[in-house]
Amino acid sequence: MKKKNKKFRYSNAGSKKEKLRIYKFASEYNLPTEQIIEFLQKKGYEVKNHMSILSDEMESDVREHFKKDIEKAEQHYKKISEFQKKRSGGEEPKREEKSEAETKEEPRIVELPESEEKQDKTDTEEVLETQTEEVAAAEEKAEQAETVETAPKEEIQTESDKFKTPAERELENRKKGLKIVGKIELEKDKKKEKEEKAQSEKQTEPHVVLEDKKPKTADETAGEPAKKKKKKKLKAKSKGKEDKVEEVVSKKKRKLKKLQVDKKEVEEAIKRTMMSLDDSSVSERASLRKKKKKEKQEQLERIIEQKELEQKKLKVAEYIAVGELANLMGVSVNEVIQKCIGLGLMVSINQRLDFETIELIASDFGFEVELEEEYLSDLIEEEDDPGESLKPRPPVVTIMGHVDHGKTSLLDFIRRTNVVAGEAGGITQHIGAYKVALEDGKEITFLDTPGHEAFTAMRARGAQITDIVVLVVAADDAVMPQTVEAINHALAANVSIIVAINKIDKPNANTEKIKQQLAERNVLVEDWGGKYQCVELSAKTGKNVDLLLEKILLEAEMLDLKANPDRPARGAVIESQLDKGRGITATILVQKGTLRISDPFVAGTAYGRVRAMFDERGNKVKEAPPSTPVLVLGFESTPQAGDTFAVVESEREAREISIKRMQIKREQEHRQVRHMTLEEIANQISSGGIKELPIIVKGDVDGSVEALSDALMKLSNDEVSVKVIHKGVGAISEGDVLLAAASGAIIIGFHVRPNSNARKLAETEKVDIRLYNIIYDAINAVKSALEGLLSPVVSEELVGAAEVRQVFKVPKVGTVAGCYVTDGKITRNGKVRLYRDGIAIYEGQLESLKRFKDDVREVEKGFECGLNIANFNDIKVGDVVEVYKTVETKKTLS
Ligand SMILES: Nc1nc2c(ncn2[C@@H]2O[C@H](COP(=O)(O)OP(=O)(O)OP(=O)(O)O)[C@@H](O)[C@H]2O)c(=O)[nH]1
Repeated sequence: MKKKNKKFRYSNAGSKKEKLRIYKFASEYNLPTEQIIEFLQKKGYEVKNHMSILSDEMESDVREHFKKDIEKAEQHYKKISEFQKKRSGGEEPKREEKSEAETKEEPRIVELPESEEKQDKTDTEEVLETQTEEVAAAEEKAEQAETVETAPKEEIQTESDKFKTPAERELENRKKGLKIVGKIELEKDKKKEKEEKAQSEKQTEPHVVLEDKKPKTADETAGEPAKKKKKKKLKAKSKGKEDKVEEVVSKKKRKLKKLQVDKKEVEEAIKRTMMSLDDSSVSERASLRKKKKKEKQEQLERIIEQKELEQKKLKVAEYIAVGELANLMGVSVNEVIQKCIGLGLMVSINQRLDFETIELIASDFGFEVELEEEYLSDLIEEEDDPGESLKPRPPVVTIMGHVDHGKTSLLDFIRRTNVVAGEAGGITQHIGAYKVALEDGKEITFLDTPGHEAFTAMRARGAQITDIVVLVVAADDAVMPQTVEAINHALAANVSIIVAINKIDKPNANTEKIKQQLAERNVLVEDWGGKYQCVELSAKTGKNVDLLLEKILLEAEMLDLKANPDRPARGAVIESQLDKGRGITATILVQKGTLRISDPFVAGTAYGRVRAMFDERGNKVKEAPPSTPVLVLGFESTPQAGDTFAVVESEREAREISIKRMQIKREQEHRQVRHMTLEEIANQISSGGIKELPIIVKGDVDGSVEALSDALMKLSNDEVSVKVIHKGVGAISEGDVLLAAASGAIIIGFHVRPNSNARKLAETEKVDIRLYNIIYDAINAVKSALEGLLSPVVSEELVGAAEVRQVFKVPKVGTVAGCYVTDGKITRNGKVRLYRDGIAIYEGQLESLKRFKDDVREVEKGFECGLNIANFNDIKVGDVVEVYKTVETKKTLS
């Protein structure tokens, strides 16, 4: 019951004064209860303790006695409520204050520019009105009209003595500046102070200026001695909006214009016209300035337009990757991928797109695409070989298919079983392509492109140099995503497809199911009445592998594959690597002509002279005719997989072409970097968008660079995305460092190191270069870097709490609270939050923490302490002080 009563009393404490208790009143105004009790007792009131009820009479006495303290407390309350407003309402209260301030100062600050604008308008209106009226009324010549035209302005000024008001003067002040207002004053003073006027302008001017400054505020104009009733009325209006003032002004003008007809007025008008010459020159200058401004603006607009146009034009190389395209357009990769899906293309970020697709997607984003023939035809002229020079060449075959469907097994089997006797010299080396010779002397070249997703880019390029794709599908499995991808690539590249249904030796093999699934993908095999040859084989047992080879040859015959072997060689880079002993080497598939020792060549941006050539078994080769893959030595720099390879006249020419191509490439890279600036990243982070970790990957072998890049990009999650902005084979160069510096990227070197210049540059540019010998380490390092980028989870941890039992006011220190630690411990350096009735009213730091009279670092639960909060004195008995700390926990990716 007692509890209930208490509740009742508390809840009504605010509304019923007779229920007000001393302690409540004391705490409200931060007054010591003892003093109140003492005072009341002295006054003769019957007061027992702090729980005693404070009657109205008592309250007024107390209020009277503690008047000063109460005022202080009230001021405190004000401050607190302001503070709370700020905290709860964010910036709003500030804005309100500002806007209040603005409205207060409106006439002075805000309306000035507006009035200037309006002045322009009124000026033109005036001119128009006066022109028409002048013509109608006086039928004077144009010149005369002009003179009178300007007269009204002056009219307003002169007549403002009689009719016009401080409001108008105010308007005029704003219109014409001090001088002109001065003229008004002169006119005004004419009647009263003719002598003064006659004396000198010098004397009047200061006077004018002084008066002139005053009328700027409406309040002050109001404070001027009252003149006529009209003026008063207008004064009142002047306090209102300027529009109203202008209305009045224009009405007045009309009246005035009628008065102009008077001859006397005309004379005056002439005078005024003379006086206003200044004014007109001012307006001339103003109009000149306006013109210039306009011109400048127009120029700017033109430049912006041009830039926009330029920006809307994309120069791309064919087979630009999805990520690169998104980069160039400055849109998110997801958007591009979505567009691709819309076109029926399932693509990954790394996947290269053909030009048609690029064009389609870019146009969707409003970009025009120009094919920048990747350092090509303009540099090396492509000759059409005459028909009679063409001779049959072996087909180039790529085996594609889903992971584990048996690509490697099939290739291995073919290689093992089709080695022409005598040729089996050295150990088979991986050079990314090899040629097999069949018993009847016919040859087939196989591209050994890895089937993993990471090598999609290579595969897309591979399809370019491939004549036939052997699509491997495991009979015990099904048509899988990579099978579909392979089909799409082959179809897009217009390459023949031969289906190899593998693993038929397996008991659960179901070739019919595979055929049906292929048919669903528009690959209808021969048995099903389609055009695609199909072989059911086993790479394990070798069953029907020979049949596959036969079908490949048959397909090749149908394709009538021919090339001219008697011309300078052209081909493609299949793979490139940095060999410790031999330097830079690359596997080249010769497509036309014959490649010979000491041929000077260009491959992408790289160039060189053929020093030596080897086949896949490490045998030295002197000549490489069409469709032959060879390992070439003699590169000056590393080419990239997929680069075109061409023999040129001389090494000098090769070098020149290479330099030109490098320039183009640099430009391309520069364009790539455009959207990768640190600001861009910072913006994205601040806008809560995706955080990006741009990375440059350099490695010793093309394959590992691709694999590492892919693995790194896979680390991307919703919050952070890894973007491989550049990757390549070879040492980390200055160019790489510059690119990294420009894009805020880190460089990951796999089995490679930066050259000394790059190292120095990295130091000055503060570029992070990380070198690894194990892919796993590199991935782990990036993973942890990502975790660093992940915004940490900030949480609060309660350190302790204390109850305020007593409050002391200490001069120079402020309010010191005598507390009892109820929970944990109160620490001197912790952050503090003050709760009143469970509501946090202040957050800050402790200024001091004492046990008795000693400063202490912490006070444990169950002990008393004295504390005061920095910059906060409104502590009251019953408040709870909580000490807390913020804990940042790193987010991990998984
Ligand atoms: N029974 C049976 N197993 C096979 C056959 N062909 C391949 N395999 C097995 O299937 C597994 C995968 O074969 P791989 O040749 O490595 O497949 P892949 O497509 O090259 O795989 P990735 O290189 O990972 O893309 C291996 O264990 C092979 O032994 C086959 O014809 N019959």
